Amino acid sequence: MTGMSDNGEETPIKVGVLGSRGRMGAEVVRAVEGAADMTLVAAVDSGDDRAALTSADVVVDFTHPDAVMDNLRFAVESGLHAVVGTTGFTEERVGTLTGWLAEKPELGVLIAPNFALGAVLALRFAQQAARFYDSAEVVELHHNRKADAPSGTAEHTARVIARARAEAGMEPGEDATTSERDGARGADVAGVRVHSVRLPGLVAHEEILFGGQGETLTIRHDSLDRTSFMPGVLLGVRAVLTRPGLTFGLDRVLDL
Ligand SMILES: NC(=O)c1ccc[n+]([C@@H]2O[C@H](COP(=O)([O-])OP(=O)(O)OC[C@H]3O[C@@H](n4cnc5c(N)ncnc54)[C@H](O)[C@@H]3O)[C@@H](O)[C@H]2O)c1
Ligand SMILES: O=C(O)C1=N[C@H](C(=O)O)CCC1
Repeated sequence: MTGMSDNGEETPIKVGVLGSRGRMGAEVVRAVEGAADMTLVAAVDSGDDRAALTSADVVVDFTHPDAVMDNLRFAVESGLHAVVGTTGFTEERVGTLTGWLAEKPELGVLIAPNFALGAVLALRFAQQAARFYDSAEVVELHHNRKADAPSGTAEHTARVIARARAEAGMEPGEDATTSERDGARGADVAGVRVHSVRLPGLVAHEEILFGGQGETLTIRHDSLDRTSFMPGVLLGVRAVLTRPGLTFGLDRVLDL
């Protein structure tokens, strides 16, 4: 863990990266190597030995929804803090992780569906807007190599909107559609329709659309480059050291 060395200098945070040869993992490796207060101690991808990570203070996971829980169990059992960008976190998974962390109360895990500042702000603005509009829908647009749909960000956004509406005593918005082709109205996430677009050329984009009497409001965020996620990831690495337990969402770290 970061602290003072014998000569009074700050020691860097030792970081290990899981998924290091992937699109995000490779970017995280570059970002950690460029951070003055961090040192990269391990870069691990499929088929590599995870034991290399045990010298780290913090592991960063950008792998696959099918791999992340096993990686997290390894991190917790090894006494490593974790910052997780991988998607696929159901309530059940969060419950399982919370159980593991109860055995290691000194450890921190930060899971963030989206590490881009603008995406976190868009989520907060959507949360604020939700109770003022009858209806809301989410459109997420991503590169065509993405494994999951809808995106973790869109799923989280829909749930946050649904919760804000429920707290305001509102029902899910209605429409008159009674006949539709399968999928034409998107996925129903907690009563909010979520639509997924996959195209080469895209990175990560989200539109949150609200409709009310005689008006609409559109909140849009665009990640044009994966470097957009890096300030949030580095912030998460620093923050997780002093945040024991599970933190869900970068908004908690930014104290929005
Ligand atoms: N939270 C965010 O801000 C954010 C941003 C971008 C992507 N993501 C998410 O991050 C994840 C990865 O995205 P990507 O575009 O980098 O995918 P990718 O396919 O380019 O990279 C994933 C890498 O993980 C490796 N991997 C798979 N299983 C592994 C295991 N068990 N151990 C070690 N490495 C393993 C793969 O070999 C691959 O190199 C996805 O879930 C994606 O949705 C989140
Ligand atoms: O490129 C991806 O894959 C992304 N995944 C996250 C999600 O599913 O929300 C964040 C944005 C990029």
